[in-house]
Amino acid sequence: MPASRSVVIGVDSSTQSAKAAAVDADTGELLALGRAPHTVAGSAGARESDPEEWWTALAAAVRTAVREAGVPAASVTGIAVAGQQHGLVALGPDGRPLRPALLWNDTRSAPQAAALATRLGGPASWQDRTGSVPVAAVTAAKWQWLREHEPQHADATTGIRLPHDHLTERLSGTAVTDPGDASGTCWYGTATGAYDPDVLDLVGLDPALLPAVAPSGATRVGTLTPTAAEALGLPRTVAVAAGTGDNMAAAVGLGLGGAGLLDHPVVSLGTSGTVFAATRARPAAPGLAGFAATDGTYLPLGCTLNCTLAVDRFATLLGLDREDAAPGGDVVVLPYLDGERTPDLPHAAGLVTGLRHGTDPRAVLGAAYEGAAFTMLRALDELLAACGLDPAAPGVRDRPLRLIGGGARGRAWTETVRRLSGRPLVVPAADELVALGAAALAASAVTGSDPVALATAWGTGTGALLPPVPRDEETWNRIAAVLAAATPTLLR
Ligand SMILES: Nc1ncnc2c1ncn2[C@@H]1O[C@H](COP(=O)(O)OP(=O)(O)O)[C@@H](O)[C@H]1O
Ligand SMILES: O=C(CO)[C@@H](O)[C@H](O)COP(=O)(O)O
Repeated sequence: MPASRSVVIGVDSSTQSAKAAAVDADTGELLALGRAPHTVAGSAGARESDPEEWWTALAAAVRTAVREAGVPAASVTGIAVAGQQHGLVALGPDGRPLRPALLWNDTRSAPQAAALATRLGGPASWQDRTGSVPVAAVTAAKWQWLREHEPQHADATTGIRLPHDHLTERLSGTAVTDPGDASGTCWYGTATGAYDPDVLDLVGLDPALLPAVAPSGATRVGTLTPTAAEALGLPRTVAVAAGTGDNMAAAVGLGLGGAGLLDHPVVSLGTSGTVFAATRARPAAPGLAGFAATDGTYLPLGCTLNCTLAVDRFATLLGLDREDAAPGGDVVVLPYLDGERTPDLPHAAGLVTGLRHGTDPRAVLGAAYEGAAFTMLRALDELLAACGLDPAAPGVRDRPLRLIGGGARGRAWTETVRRLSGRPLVVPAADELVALGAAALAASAVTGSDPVALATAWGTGTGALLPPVPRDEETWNRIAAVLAAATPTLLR
């Protein structure tokens, strides 16, 4: 190995774990991946994590990646964190979290979101200001929940961070966020590129509690603090980038945005199911999030609460392996075990219909995949329409759907998405697009080059093309009918 090799670390601190990719900054070669889990606690809509566990997992994952890459620590030049979006980290006067973080999938903040959405001129005005109408996921709703339910913590709060901001601050000592992750708060204006003073006023938030918003693009915010350098086993000279939200980083890893692949759809199958595309225009898409991307383009996104974990839960309940699925046939499953965000049904529970004595359990599992995939793909059609694209037009329908996230490794997931979308699929050969996108942000912070161009040159988003199969209209229509019938009574 050349002595001058420059290695960058991209961290994906997502809902269930931290993953750290050690990447050759020149070639994009993935040298090693470290992983360490952290826990999520809560029931009945509550979802919380201790940020200290995120930090411990991050440090363990980075140490593993560097060790397994077999490179000297001195060859590491940069690091960036991409984090699960929206979570509220409330800091006290000592700079430490006052309580566990309220996570994106904590639905207790649904009433606060609904109340916020009626203020400041209503949903259309929110969309115009922030890109999104408040739902339980957004940070503003979580802050309102804290103010109402734990005023002692809200009153004692001296700083508010998103998960990736918190970790970036622990690495560099700098309180900073980026436009992409900030756009998930609902107190950041995606059109103005600044915090919205009217929203901050509405939620009683002093802007001094918030981190500075770094400019779009890969920004170097500093170098590792002595404490962070020791925890990670890296030199203090390592550049720390501003980082971003996990979905924005995945877009970078796929080479979306800027000059590359605009309006190309992505489906991510992880703890959350997300659908998104990098777009040049700022689309108005009711029911979807109008996020900013890392580079000045936009990242409209639909997010479901029930994806891989919900389907895996059905497999466990049925005593099956996750790959033992058969087409659902007459069985329809709406797998809304955690409530649902898209559509906005935070109090929903799971629903199974069409059972007979002779129903094959594998069909019930297959129907769970179908229900989860339908929910995402319907959001994708809405998203494309909001971008002025007809989802069924040949030029749009033929654009390959990029399938990423842990579920993309599973055949049952791949085949279900293929059958219900009728689209060609690209499943990138690389597994960890979020960590790889973060690595591109880290490399850019070191060299000043454009991260999307860098990831494109690295080829991290490339993979085999699976040709389309005819769309399964019958299953699609059956699920749509059950969802429409159940929504007014069973799911609200
Ligand atoms: N081979 C596989 N086939 C299908 N699903 C898988 C496979 N490997 C992992 N998964 C699913 O992927 C999920 C993790 O995906 P990931 O994108 O890493 O999630 P997150 O980033 O939200 O933590 C797990 O919950 C698991 O259900
Ligand atoms: O809330 C959203 C997007 O708006 C989620 O996508 C979170 O960002 C969590 O991501 P994963 O842990 O599923 O990767």
